Amino acid sequence: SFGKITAVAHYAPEQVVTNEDLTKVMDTSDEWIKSRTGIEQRHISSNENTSDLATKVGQQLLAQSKLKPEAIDFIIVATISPDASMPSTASLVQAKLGAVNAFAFDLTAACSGFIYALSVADKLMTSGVYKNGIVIGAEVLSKVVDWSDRATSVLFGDGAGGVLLQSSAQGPMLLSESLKSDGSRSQSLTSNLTQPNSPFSKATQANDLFLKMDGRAIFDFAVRDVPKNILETLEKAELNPETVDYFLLHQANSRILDKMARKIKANRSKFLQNMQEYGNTSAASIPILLSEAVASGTIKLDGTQKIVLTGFGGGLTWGTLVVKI
Ligand SMILES: O=C(O)C1CCN(c2ccc(-c3cc(CO)ccc3Cl)cn2)CC1
Repeated sequence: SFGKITAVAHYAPEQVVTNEDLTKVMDTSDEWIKSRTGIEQRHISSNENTSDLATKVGQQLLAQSKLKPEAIDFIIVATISPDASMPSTASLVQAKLGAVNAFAFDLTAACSGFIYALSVADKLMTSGVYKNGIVIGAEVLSKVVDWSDRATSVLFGDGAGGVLLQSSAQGPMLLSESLKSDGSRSQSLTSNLTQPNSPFSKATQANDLFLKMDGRAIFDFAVRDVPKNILETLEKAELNPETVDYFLLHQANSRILDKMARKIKANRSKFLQNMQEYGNTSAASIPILLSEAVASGTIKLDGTQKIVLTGFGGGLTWGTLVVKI
């Protein structure tokens, strides 16, 4: 049996912060942010934590599928901004949903987190052991952003999106995949750095819980390594950019999408985009984009379309899934 995406959902905190709003708390401008990133606003939590956003997604998935919470076998939450490192955000979601028979765990792969999690979940489903699973990307990045750093704080937002996987005879869902990481360049995007600080350790550096980014390094990595990853994964599925219906890439920067489309010689209109509304929501960006595409009827969940899901970011991590959806 195979895993099939039977429902998608997304949720973002009600509070919207526009570029204009940011100019009131830091030295930036709507023009700079919009021209350099494509971002016009972002959702910022006032009192909801990551597990609250993820739970709202889980509730919608259960309502759409009419599944009882007891029928859920596993919950994976991809996040770099968990409520805590323990308990996992996934286990908090499990409790809030009443999914008493599920096993739950978080997965950390920054902006590729949802891609890695969907690939892992697909293997749990094709094992034949599990019948119903929930995969969510959820972030409250406003907790880890350094709001005194205008270079990074204007880029990120809060939100969650996810999918319900159910076992099905129709399949496979993943026509091909290629997941990558390179820890040797991991220092270009970090957050939540903690160091040995016991009475018996020679404390070298202090903890630094803020998100830190070498924008130039990440931008160059994305433009150089990601198109190659997309093309090699399409090759594995014996597909080419013309036979792909839509490309859903991590929503970090609209100029990156322009460059990607040119590099793989695909029509830019196939590259769905919503960072203007959400900013960069790391692991949540792809599932939010997918959920909005289904809500608008662009993507139909009837098995007739082929889409490419590609994440890239901290870790460094990147990866592509070619999905029959
Ligand atoms: O134009 C400028 O001066 C600046 C140049 C730097 N910029 C960047 C750089 C990197 C990212 C980014 C971040 C992540 C993390 O999720 C993943 C993937 C990417 Cl490509 C986003 N923006 C903003 C505009």
